[in-house]
Amino acid sequence: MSRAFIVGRFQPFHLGHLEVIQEILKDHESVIIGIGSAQYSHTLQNPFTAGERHLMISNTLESRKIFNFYIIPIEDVNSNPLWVAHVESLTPHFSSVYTNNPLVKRLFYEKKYNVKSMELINRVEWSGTRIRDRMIRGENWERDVPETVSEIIREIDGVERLRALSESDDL
Ligand SMILES: Nc1ncnc2c1ncn2[C@@H]1O[C@H](COP(=O)(O)OP(=O)(O)OP(=O)(O)O)[C@@H](O)[C@H]1O
Ligand SMILES: NC(=O)c1ccc[n+]([C@@H]2O[C@H](COP(=O)(O)O)[C@@H](O)[C@H]2O)c1
Repeated sequence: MSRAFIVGRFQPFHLGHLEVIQEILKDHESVIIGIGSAQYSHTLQNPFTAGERHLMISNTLESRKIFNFYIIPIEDVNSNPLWVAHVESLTPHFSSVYTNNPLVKRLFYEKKYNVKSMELINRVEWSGTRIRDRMIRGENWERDVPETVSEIIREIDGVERLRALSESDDL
């Protein structure tokens, strides 16, 4: 048993992310969840702040009685070869990396990490891009995120934020 690392933007944290984390915890004693692009918020691709995403993940996992996780916000850096060292400087030690992102895979592979891909689950529905689109169009998005996440999005008026952003010319 060991510690695993998963990174994503989690804009928002959805049921696919939750399933993947539950799967990872079958093989590892704990999981480090990196909130990528932590400095971004209030854009169409990254509407939620790192703090809001942190709350979505921690409330959801705790509501499912999962406590063996660490959440670390990770800002982007302007040099890809330096990014893995940047991640390492912020996180506890880990041995396996779970990602489907080709750049993330390559950067960790070159640093000799054990890199694993995740099977995409119900991807037609469980995709951040599609969920954000459905929010903007006024379609049903709540069924694709945990209840704890829809509560937070309602509390922060997240759908209204996205719609307002989608009306701006300069994003
Ligand atoms: N439905 C899913 N099943 C399994 N893994 C998923 C699923 N959705 C996302 N992932 C994986 O979780 C990690 C973090 O994903 P990310 O935060 O980019 O979510 P996303 O749904 O792909 O969002 P976006 O559409 O905004 O890029 C990535 O490696 C991604 O491939
Ligand atoms: N140079 C960098 O800062 C760098 C390199 C690779 C990945 N990342 C980040 O890792 C995250 C990967 O998450 P996704 O799989 O959700 O795209 C993103 O936030 C991305 O910006 C950053």
